[in-house]
Amino acid sequence: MIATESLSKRFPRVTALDRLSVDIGPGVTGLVGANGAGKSTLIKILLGLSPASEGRARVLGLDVATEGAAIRERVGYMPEHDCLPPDVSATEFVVHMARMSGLPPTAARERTADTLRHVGLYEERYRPIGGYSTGMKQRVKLAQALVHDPQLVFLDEPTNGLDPVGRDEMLGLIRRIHTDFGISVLVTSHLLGELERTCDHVVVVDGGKLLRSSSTTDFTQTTTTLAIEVTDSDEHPDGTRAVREALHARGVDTHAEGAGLPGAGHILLLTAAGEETYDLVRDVVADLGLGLVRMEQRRHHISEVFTGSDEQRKEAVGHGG
Ligand SMILES: Nc1ncnc2c1ncn2[C@@H]1O[C@H](COP(=O)(O)OP(=O)(O)OP(=O)(O)O)[C@@H](O)[C@H]1O
Repeated sequence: MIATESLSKRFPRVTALDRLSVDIGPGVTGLVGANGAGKSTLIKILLGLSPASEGRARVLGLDVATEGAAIRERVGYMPEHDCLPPDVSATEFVVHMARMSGLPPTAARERTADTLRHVGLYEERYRPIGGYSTGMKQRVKLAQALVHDPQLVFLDEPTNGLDPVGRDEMLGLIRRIHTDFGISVLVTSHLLGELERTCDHVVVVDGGKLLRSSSTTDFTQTTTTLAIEVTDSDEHPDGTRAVREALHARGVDTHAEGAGLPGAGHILLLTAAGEETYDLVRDVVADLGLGLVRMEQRRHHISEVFTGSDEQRKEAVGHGG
């Protein structure tokens, strides 16, 4: 769907994209990074709206440097900032956008009605946009990106300014754009957690550079943290504590955060150095005469890429590519 090769964009004072090479396939892809990471800049280059300083990019096989108009016919775009005229209704605006992308009048009206219904705007679609809530405006922006039935849409921070309920509804809509219509999606966010449920694939950028590109499952499962739960016994009424002390005696520290997990103090978390850690835990538990209820790798959340400790961050981000 999208392929960039050593793509750079330099402004006089800042390098917004720095030799970014990434391949993005069909489905729902999250483009995540802190504010200023280069997400909007990348989208504008991919739409052929802004030239790259260096490197190349193709969207749906088309060259962004020379085939921008053809790309924009096939790709929908929901910009980050408010760009809606306050005095016209959602219907008038979306019909206008449909006509601009070449649909005849009747088709434009029909597609507008269908698309506004799909994004959840009903009677209010006849009222001027100026009186809409942020959530309704985001829906109009989404509708105008979809009205010409594109193969791919770029959604720039679609959940910006929404409350948690509005955000969940928007994320549900985004998922359905792909499942109901087969349209692929590239969606940006600075909130990593919200992309976990929505995206098949996640691309992380930081300072214009690619940090990582991988499937969401790889992202959330890359971990070396083990969660362990054991039984108690007459000899060791607090089995968890006995295992913790035995592991400490052998130089293996458990993480304090285990105490806060569901299971109230019965779960030990530790960093696995490799196969030998599994063997050590099994032996320690057996030596104490306790039962091992579970020993499993703990899932990582994408948000740990940015909010975790340096160690977690290295572990979750891996080595890029
Ligand atoms: N037209 C421009 N002129 C100069 N600098 C720019 C221009 N557009 C973007 N930048 C700079 O390039 C960097 C990347 O900006 P960009 O808007 O792509 O980031 P972003 O990841 O989309 O963040 P945000 O979500 O805050 O928009 C920022 O440092 C920004 O200030």
